[in-house]
Amino acid sequence: MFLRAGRAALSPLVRSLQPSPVAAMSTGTFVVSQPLNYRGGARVEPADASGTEKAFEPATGRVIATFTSAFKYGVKLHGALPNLLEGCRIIRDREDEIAAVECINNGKSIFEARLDIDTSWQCLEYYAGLAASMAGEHIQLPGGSFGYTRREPLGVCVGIGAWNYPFQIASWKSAPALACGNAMVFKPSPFTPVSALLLAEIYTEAGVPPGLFNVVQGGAATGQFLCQHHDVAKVSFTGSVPTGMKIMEMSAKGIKPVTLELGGKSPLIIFSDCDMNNAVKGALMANFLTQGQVCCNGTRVFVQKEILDKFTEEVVKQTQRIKIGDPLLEDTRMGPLINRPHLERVLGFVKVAKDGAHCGPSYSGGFILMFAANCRDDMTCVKEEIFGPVMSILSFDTEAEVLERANDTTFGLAAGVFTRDIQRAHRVVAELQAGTCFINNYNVSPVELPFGGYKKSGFGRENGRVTIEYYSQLKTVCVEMGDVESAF
Ligand SMILES: NC(=O)c1ccc[n+]([C@@H]2O[C@H](COP(=O)([O-])OP(=O)(O)OC[C@H]3O[C@@H](n4cnc5c(N)ncnc54)[C@H](O)[C@@H]3O)[C@@H](O)[C@H]2O)c1
Ligand SMILES: CCCCC=O
Repeated sequence: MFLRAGRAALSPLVRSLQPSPVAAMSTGTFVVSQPLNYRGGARVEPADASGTEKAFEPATGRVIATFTSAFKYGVKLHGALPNLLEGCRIIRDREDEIAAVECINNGKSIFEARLDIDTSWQCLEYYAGLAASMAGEHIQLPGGSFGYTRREPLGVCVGIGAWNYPFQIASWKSAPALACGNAMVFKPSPFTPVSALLLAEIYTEAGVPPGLFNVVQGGAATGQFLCQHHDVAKVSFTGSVPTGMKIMEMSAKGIKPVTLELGGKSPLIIFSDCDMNNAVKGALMANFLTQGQVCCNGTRVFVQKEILDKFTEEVVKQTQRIKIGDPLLEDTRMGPLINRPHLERVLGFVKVAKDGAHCGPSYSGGFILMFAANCRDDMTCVKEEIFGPVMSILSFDTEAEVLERANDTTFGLAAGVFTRDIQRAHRVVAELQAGTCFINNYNVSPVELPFGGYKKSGFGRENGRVTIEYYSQLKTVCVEMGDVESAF
């Protein structure tokens, strides 16, 4: 059912799931002993602590930090715009160190972690540039009167992050928030509490006034507290659809604007006239970054029937070459999933789809798996977000048919198309119900381009010029140059 050609055709992939004999764990010593909450420009052990939690290293299951959940935060609004460019410089200088922390706490390969740190400093650099060009409009009115608009900060913005891109999410939220003159309280996922503290310290070192960027640790209870707090003006959330619904409900009670960056089940459409080599590379990029734990992944890979066998064969071949193992080793390209419960959840999806024969854990107590399949639209693994390295391959005949099937989902985060026919490429993306569409590539994220979802994948955007609108409010000023014409 998963692979049209049957089990035999998958055997190269299955072989790729065996443990690599050269992979040796090199992560046995990293421990964080400093406090993981950050207020007023310093790490603090909060007096309002509600209990302790542990953070783990996914590759070994070792505890790397014990931290306290907190509720209070120490925000100070400040008139001056922070020096994001200096922050950008420090992140670049400390890239290797930050990437190593990200790799150890999240499990993504060191190679990929460095790319995340790049997209993080690029974000600070971009909004540092935009901050100076933020402007309103001048509108001429009859009789010499006029109006103008000003962009003003919202106040205290809360950022709540997921665990798959810990440093990048903290940067993508805080850089535009601070550039617009806001303060931010950031709550990382309790699975990955460590790297946001590095960002906080970097902001302080860069001269960002104490209290402008704070980190509060905790899980759902802390998140709820922040969303409901009367001092909070806006919530920017990255996470799952069910949590996003709760965030929206809580924020609605305080009429607080929200940005929701939620999950997806994105389609990637491969037409028979594609450049096969690029399409296969694109499919791997769309599915296996960060062990497949990526919101915008193109997990429903629709392949036109004429090239289905060739495409599947190539995907299997290239998947087989992916080096899995210790994420700190330079040549590793896939590390462990975030934790065992998540691995079991992912395996559960595979099991429901078939008996699990074509997949399996491969490394360090079973934290890794990969899977390629040929599927049907009605399978659970094709309908629901798995958030793991599971690529579902489906075949199609016509453009109209694939568009209907691609859009037949409540999600709308991303989509992709591979074709050499430029007219078709633009025609297809115009029809795709997704906030971010890729033509002849996948999962590239230049900071200049807005990123965000349609439908249940959320609303609001991160990155790009438009994000300024989500972290500021517009004041209209109406100026009378004549006398008041009273109605009374
Ligand atoms: N669209 C995007 O940009 C994007 C990026 C990364 C991840 N995601 C999505 O995130 C999900 C995986 O991340 P996750 O498992 O951390 O998601 P999650 O929804 O479980 O948790 C996200 C964050 O919300 C907090 N939280 C949980 N319950 C809460 C509540 N009731 N009130 C306030 N905060 C609460 C968590 O502690 C965490 O910090 C996937 O669905 C993925 O697609 C989306
Ligand atoms: C392109 C990076 C977005 C992260 C989603 O999980």
